[in-house]
Amino acid sequence: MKPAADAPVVLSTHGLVSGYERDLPIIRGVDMKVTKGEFLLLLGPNGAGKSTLVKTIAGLVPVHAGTIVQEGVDLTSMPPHLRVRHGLAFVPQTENVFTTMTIHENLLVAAQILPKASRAGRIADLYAMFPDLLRLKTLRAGQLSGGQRQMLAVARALIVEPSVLILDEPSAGLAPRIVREVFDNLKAVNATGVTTILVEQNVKAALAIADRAIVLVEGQVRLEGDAHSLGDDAVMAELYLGARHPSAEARP
Ligand SMILES: Nc1ncnc2c1ncn2[C@@H]1O[C@H](COP(=O)(O)OP(=O)(O)OP(=O)(O)O)[C@@H](O)[C@H]1O
Repeated sequence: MKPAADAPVVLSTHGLVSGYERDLPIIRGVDMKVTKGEFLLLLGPNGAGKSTLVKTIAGLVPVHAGTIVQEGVDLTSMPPHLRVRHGLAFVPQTENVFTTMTIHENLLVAAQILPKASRAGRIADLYAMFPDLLRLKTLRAGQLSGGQRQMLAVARALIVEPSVLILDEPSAGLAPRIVREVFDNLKAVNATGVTTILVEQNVKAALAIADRAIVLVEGQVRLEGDAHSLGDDAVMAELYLGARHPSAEARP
């Protein structure tokens, strides 16, 4: 959903410094703002700190300095499960579903965070949004294809009706056709008004569905701009040349 020019900021970081060890910051002073309904892409070379940044926002990596604010509430020292209740959903890159449980059981477990009376209704809403999950509801998650498994991970994250959905490379290891399916699903979720932050390596395909992109290099914002014009930027060419730069992907 392309946000209006005057859309309010829903999530922001201010001078964010974070890392796994106190004397080794990985994220080194990141200021970012995401507006309501926006589809923001987080790009950057391997090891730039994309996963660390989103894990920090989700509360999974210690903050050394700076703040994280969502809709006027300071999340910086809030435990991860309270961030989820506040409306911040995070889909990690791996271990995002219970493989030995069925689709339905996975959704039931995720729904435990809701009041008992609203669980069945919310799961029904999600089945309406993802009819394939309803069709396959008795299959174990470990039996699903990569794309179906990502769909389940997204559905689990959506159980709390988050205002912000963050995904760490949901396309990892998927064939291009399946990546398009996953991206179509994410675009549809974003179209319902869920602000979306996507970490991606599939630069060209991801720029096509996003509103704006931030390029992270060595834990700092190197570049940001409109997703549709960023693909032509010289810095992008320098960062991705010969690897996954959009123009390189387009070559036969
Ligand atoms: N659990 C961890 N403990 C210590 N250091 C880590 C941990 N996870 C990542 N790092 C380090 O943090 C830095 C940034 O890694 P991160 O995974 O955030 O980058 P990325 O941009 O997501 O990379 P990629 O695109 O390759 O997934 C790297 O130097 C990495 O070695």
